[in-house]
This record gives sequence, C-alpha cells and structure tokens, in this order.
Amino acid sequence: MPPHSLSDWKVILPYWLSEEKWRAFAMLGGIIGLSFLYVRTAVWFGKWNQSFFDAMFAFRAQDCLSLLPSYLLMAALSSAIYVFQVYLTQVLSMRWRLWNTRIYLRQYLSNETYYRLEHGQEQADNPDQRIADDLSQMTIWTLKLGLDAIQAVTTLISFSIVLWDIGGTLSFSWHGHAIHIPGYLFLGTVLATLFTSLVLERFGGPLVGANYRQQHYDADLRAGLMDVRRNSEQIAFYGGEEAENLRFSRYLAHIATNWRSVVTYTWRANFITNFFHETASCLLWVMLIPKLLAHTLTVGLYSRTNAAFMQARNSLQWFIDNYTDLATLRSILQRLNEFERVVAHPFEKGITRHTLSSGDVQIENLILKRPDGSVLTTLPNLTLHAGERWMISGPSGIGKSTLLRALAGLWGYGSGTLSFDTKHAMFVPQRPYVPDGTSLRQVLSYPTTPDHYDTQAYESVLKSVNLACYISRLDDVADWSQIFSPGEEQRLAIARVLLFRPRVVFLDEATSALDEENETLLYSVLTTHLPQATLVSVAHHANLRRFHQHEILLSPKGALIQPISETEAASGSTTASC
Ligand SMILES: Nc1ncnc2c1ncn2[C@@H]1O[C@H](COP(=O)(O)OP(=O)(O)OP(=O)(O)O)[C@@H](O)[C@H]1O
Repeated sequence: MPPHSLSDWKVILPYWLSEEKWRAFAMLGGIIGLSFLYVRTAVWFGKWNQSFFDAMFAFRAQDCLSLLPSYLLMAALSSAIYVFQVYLTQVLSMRWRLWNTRIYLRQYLSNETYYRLEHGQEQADNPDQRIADDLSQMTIWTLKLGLDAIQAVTTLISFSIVLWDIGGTLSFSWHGHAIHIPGYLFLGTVLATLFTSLVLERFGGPLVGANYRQQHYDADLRAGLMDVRRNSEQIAFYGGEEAENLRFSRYLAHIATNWRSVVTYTWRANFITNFFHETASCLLWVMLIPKLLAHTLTVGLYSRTNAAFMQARNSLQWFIDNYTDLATLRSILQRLNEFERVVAHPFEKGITRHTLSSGDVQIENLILKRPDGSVLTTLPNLTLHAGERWMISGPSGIGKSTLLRALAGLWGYGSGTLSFDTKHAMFVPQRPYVPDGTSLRQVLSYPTTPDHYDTQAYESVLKSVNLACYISRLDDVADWSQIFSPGEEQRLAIARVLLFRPRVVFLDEATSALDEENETLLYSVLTTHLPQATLVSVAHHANLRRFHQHEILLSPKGALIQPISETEAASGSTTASC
C-alpha cells in the first residue's frame, strides 16, 4: 500500500477541470444552494419552537393553534428541498462516475495497458474492481461526504450565531480576577468537539490502511471465483476441488485476519464517537447552569438552545460521525491513485518498432532480455523479405514467444529495432481470443466490426478452415468460447487471418491444438490463400517445416539462420471436420 498522502485526493480533480466542468459546477452550486435553504428552514423551525413552547407554557392555546399551519408549510418546503437536493446529487454522481469510467477505460484499453498491468514490472491488483467499483464508490462517497461537510459548515455558521446570541457572556471571578467569556456556549461546544476529533484520529487512524487491505483481499476472492468459472473444465479434469478449496481458504484467512484489525479500529472509533454523542447533552446542561442560577432560562429558550446546540454539535462532529466513511473513501482514493501511478509508469522501450510500407520484416541489433536484465537471446541483422515463410524454433524457454511479443510491441526489455508494416500485420496467439456474448460474425471479424466483411466472405473462410457447419449460425449470439473446441478456436483464428488478409502474419504455435492432418490443412490454406504474405511461425512440430523456406534457430549463444531444404518444402491438402 502506498503511504497515505494528500496527493491521494488529486484523483478527485480531473472531472472538475474537464469539458463537463461548467455543468458539474452548476449542479454542485444548485445542490449547495438547496443545502443552504435546507439549513435556513432548520433555523425557522428553531424560532418556531421557541414561539410555540413559550405560548404553550403560558397556556395560550389559540396562539399555539395559529402557529400550526406555518409549521406544515415549513415541513412541506423542507421536504421538497431535501428531495430535489438528493435527486441532483444522484444525477451529478452518475455523470461524474461515467466520465471517470470512460477516462479510465480509455487509459486501460490503450497502449496495451491492460497487458502491462498483468505482465509488467509495475502491477496494480484487480484493475476490474478499480474501474467498476472503486470509481463508482469514489463519486458517491466524495459527493456524500463533501456535501455533508458543506451542509455541516453552513449549519455550524447559522447555529453558532444563534448559540452565540443566546449564550451571552459567562462572567465569574477566579483568584480575584473577573473573567468574561463571550459566546461561551459556542466555545464550549467547539473545544469539546476538537478534543474528541484529535482523540479519534489518534486511535482510529489505522482504520484507513485496514480498509485498503480489506478491499484488496475481497477483490482477490472475487477474482479467484472468476478464475474457477473461467477454468471450470480444466479444474474438473484435474479434480482440483481440494486445491481450489485450499486456495480460497488462504483468501478467507487473509480476509478474516484483516477483518480483526478493521473491527478493532472500528470499535475504537465507534466507542469514541458514541461516548461523545452520549455525553454531549450533559455538557449543555453543565453550560446552562449559570443561566439557571440567574433565573434567565425559560422552557422556550431551553428548547431553542437545545435545538441550536444539537445542530451546532452535529455539524461540528461531522468528522467524528463520518470517520469510518472517510477512512473508506481515503482507501478507495489510494487504490485509484495507485492505478493511475502504474498506468502512467513508462513502458520499458529498449526495443523500438518502426513501420515499413512493404511486406518485409527487418530485425536490427536485437538483444532480447528478461525484466531483470539477463539476456535471453540475440539475433543478427536480418531481413525477412515479403512473401517469404520463416520458422522460429529453439528449445523451450529460449524466447520464441518473447520475440513475437517484441514484434507486437508488448516486450520492451532489451535493445534493437524491429520494422515491418505494423498496420497490415496480424498476430495469431496459441490461444485465440474468442469474445463471449457476441455473434459468430463478431467473433470472426474481431477486432474490426462485423459489417467490415460481407456474408459471402464469412462463408468462404469458414469453408476454407472446414468450419462450414457453423455457416448457419453466423448471426447466433452465444458464449462461443464455451462452444468451440481448442482446435476449432485455432481454425477460427486462421479464418480471421483469411478475412483480414494481412501483409505479414505472425503465428505463435497457432496450430498446436490440432492433429497433424488439420495442422497441414491450415498451413496449406494460408499459403494458397495468402501467397504474397510474409509468414513467421513459432512452431514445434516437424511436419510444419515443409511450409517454410528459412529457419531462425534460437539458442542461448545467439540465433542460427538457415534455409529449409527444398525437399522439405511441399504442401498438401487434407480434410478436417467440425
Ligand atoms: N513477464 C515475464 N516476466 C519474467 N520473465 C518472463 C516473462 N515472460 C516470459 N518470461 C521468461 O522469458 C523466457 C522466455 O519465454 P518464452 O515464452 O519466450 O519462451 P518460449 O521459447 O516461447 O518457450 P516455449 O517453447 O516453452 O513456449 C522464459 O524463461 C520465461 O520464464
């Protein structure tokens, strides 16, 4: 957890400086205006109380009855003000949340941030929770607590004047000195509240850190459950229930251990808050003794003083009452701040990429390193000419996938330059991405939109990779990742390549889930449909060598560049089924 600092609060600012700021300030102004009006009605209620109780205890029944309509009117007015204020607050909160979420999503889904957050050196746990929950909580709590604070200040000012007026000056002599304390009722209330606030911060302070950790552990539990949902089949095949139970026991143990700290600090804070609440009335009674002795305290005056004291005390103890909520908000702000810090952290850019306008791929002075700086492998200066087919091989863990990540701009550890037509290149990973809850057209056209290609094109590519049986389901919306087998997913990924028709295709064990026959089919389709494309494959299977003309054999000592003999390079077509 980052150290708590004032800078945590800066995540609140951007919306109030954005293009929406004038509308936001207008709404905030409206809410604050309504809050002033609401306090004003409370002052009227106070005055009404004094008139009513003085009339009541003077047995002036007619006066009491005549005061009732004005009470009803004030009640209706104050309710209307309150309802409208809540409505405006909800609208502002939602607008703020939407604005913030859009910004966060844009940051998250650009420059491969979503990838870096999972695989980079600097990581922020559970970004989903930060974007979906923390942002919403931040706007709700900031507005609630901020507006309550403003209302508390307004109330305090209004009723401090009343308390100051009614309280008058306390005069007494001490060691022969005449002491006069003007507005003593007000001063007594302020001092008692300040003292309690200091005690509270001293004993309840660690609640912020404990809340921060609690959110982190809760999010881990949720992410773990999502993991099980996503990998249910794998877990079931392994019979991994026990292992999963053990994992969740650990999450629960974290939650339970931290929860004890939360409870300890919460009860401390609550005890202090409650003690202050309960003893505040005694404080008023003690402070009113001089008035009682001077016979200047009427029932009506007591009622008004009590109401004003309660209002002033309530507003002064805003910090005390909202301490635990403030602690929650502070921990949410810390989580958002940490997210922003990690997102803004510069991406390692030792390896640079340039765009070419031809189908060539140029590799210059390339050294691939691990994040800790140790060298994985090196490559000589090399040009893969347009239309050539290259195979990357080497022992497991040598850096084959890392080379493709560097080509895709996802790996910056190392040095050197990679150049190719980045706009017309396509990367095919081992596990293709199959978005759920979409039509098959959308799955196939990903990452473009379905209207990018006509129906004929979809049908044709499905036939080519032998998924013709899905043609009738092009417009079905389904969780396709649950429907396709891993081999079908890989065939679908090749169908995507055929649709997109890239100039350069990078395949990272893209046919590993298929049997030899089907693997051969996909490579045959690729080479016959895209004869001009430059093909770079990471592949283990020897039967794929014949589809390539050159090999880059990676080893710890460097890369060996060698041709693949003519006799190996032959293609054949075969069949596959859905
Ligand atoms: N995010 C990362 N942080 C630290 N090390 C990493 C990271 N990603 C990969 N590595 C390391 O880099 C090395 C190369 O990994 P890579 O996936 O490129 O190997 P590979 O040659 O493709 O292996 P395989 O043939 O088994 O797929 C491995 O030792 C791996 O542990």
